[in-house]
Amino acid sequence: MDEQREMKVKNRTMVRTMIITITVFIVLGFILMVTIGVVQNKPLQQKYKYGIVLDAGSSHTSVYIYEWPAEKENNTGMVQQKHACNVKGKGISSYSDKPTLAGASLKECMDEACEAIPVHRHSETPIYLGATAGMRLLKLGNKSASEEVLKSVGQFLQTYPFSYQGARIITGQEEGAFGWITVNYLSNNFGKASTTFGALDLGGASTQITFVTAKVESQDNTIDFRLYGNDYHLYTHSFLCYGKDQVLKMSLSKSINSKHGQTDIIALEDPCFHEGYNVTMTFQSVFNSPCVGRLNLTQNTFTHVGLGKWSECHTVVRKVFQKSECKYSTCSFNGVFQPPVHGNFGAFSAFYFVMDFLNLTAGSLDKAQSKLQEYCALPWNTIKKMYPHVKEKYLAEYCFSGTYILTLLEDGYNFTSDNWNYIRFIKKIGESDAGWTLGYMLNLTNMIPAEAPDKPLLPYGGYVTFMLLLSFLILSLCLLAYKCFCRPTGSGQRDVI
Ligand SMILES: Nc1nc2c(ncn2[C@@H]2O[C@H](COP(=O)(O)OP(=O)(O)OP(=O)(O)O)[C@@H](O)[C@H]2O)c(=O)[nH]1
Ligand SMILES: [Ca+2]
Repeated sequence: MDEQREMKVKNRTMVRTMIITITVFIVLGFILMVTIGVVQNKPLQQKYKYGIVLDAGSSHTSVYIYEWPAEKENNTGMVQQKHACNVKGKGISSYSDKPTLAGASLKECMDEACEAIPVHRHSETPIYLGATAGMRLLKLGNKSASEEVLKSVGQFLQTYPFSYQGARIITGQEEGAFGWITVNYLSNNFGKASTTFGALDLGGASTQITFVTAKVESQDNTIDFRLYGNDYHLYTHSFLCYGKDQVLKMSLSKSINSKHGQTDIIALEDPCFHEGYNVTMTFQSVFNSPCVGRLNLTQNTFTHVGLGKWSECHTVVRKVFQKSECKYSTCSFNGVFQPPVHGNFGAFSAFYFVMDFLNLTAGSLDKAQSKLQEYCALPWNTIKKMYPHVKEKYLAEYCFSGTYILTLLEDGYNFTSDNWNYIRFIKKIGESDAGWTLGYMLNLTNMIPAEAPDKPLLPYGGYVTFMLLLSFLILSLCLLAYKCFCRPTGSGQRDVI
């Protein structure tokens, strides 16, 4: 009898201990769940912020609008392009004779920006204008005209309700470095151990090459960044006059100069234009740039006649690169230091427009050359019939531009058949255009912190899994507790504790 009673007391004590333990676990589990829930779900209102950057290029101006969730502005990859608008007409540097009209040329795109950004955000939205090689050249040729043009666009932008942050000519180094930041920011390469992409930008009046390197022998080509906790040591160079429009002028002027004095220049035969191409041009349109020397001729015009001979074109284009002098261990061209290229590169702007049109974005360097050779040999009439909707100016120049791009990459930057496939021709990454503007804005708004910002306690996937497991555990414990509380006795009655 005593033994039975002792057993019963022992049993009860055991059940009590179990219940207390289970209760403690339930309470602890509940506290943990609430704590993680609170930490993870800090205020999550999706408020967006905006920024505007005007890319005043040599050939045209584009207005880019960026947006990002307000509370995540320091996280990498958060800023996206919301809208882009191409200003009609030429670049702002073409307003050198009538600078006061430069500002008003931006009206249509600026009105679009007002529509695209919610009115209550207008006053806090920063707006920047950066001018590139066209304005650098105008400044070299006519400083006061370049100042007048900048004044005109600056005054015009200030008539809008945004937060005006200035209109200026950015340096070639900035253009290269911010293009590199854009490409790597959008590719989510920052803040990780992963390697970065180099950036290749080909404009109308300049071209930039930027990549991470260990050793830079010339201070002009060095930029250091500390971004999201990593140090980046960059090589960058911008070649003024080596955008595709200025190189065409240089190449034409070289041919004209080599003919000048021998005969009157009536027709200029050009291997880089299609056979049957025949257009009257003014000398002024070739010699109107600081990239080309002066020429004294009595005639005003000449006929530009296409021959469609790729090998000869290649020879002519190669002449714009001076490869003989180099005072460093290695050079690209014109005596400019460049370490050997390595790693992947993103090539954008005209690199993309041209290579995409010519269908040369994939495949080997040899294949690209042979395909281009075939394309250049097609008569102009055939080309026009094949592409009736393509702007005639672009269409006429693809043979020249393609040849220039292959030559620039191979002879200029020293890419070879072996690393050709490391170049990716890109227009956009996600929804955002590749170019310097995004990097420029991220830098000026301090949205690329030197150190990695704090992350949530758990990544989202881990958080959800953890919460599910915890809920499952608590539920199981509850069931167990219920079973213990309501354990049926041998007589079919429930055991009362
Ligand atoms: N084929 C083709 N060419 C284009 C297109 N858009 C621009 N271009 C040409 O490609 C070249 C480079 O264009 P952009 O990258 O806009 O050059 P940019 O910014 O005006 O010039 P920079 O000030 O030197 O950077 C110019 O010669 C343009 O005329 C396009 O959609 N198709
Ligand atoms: Ca550009």
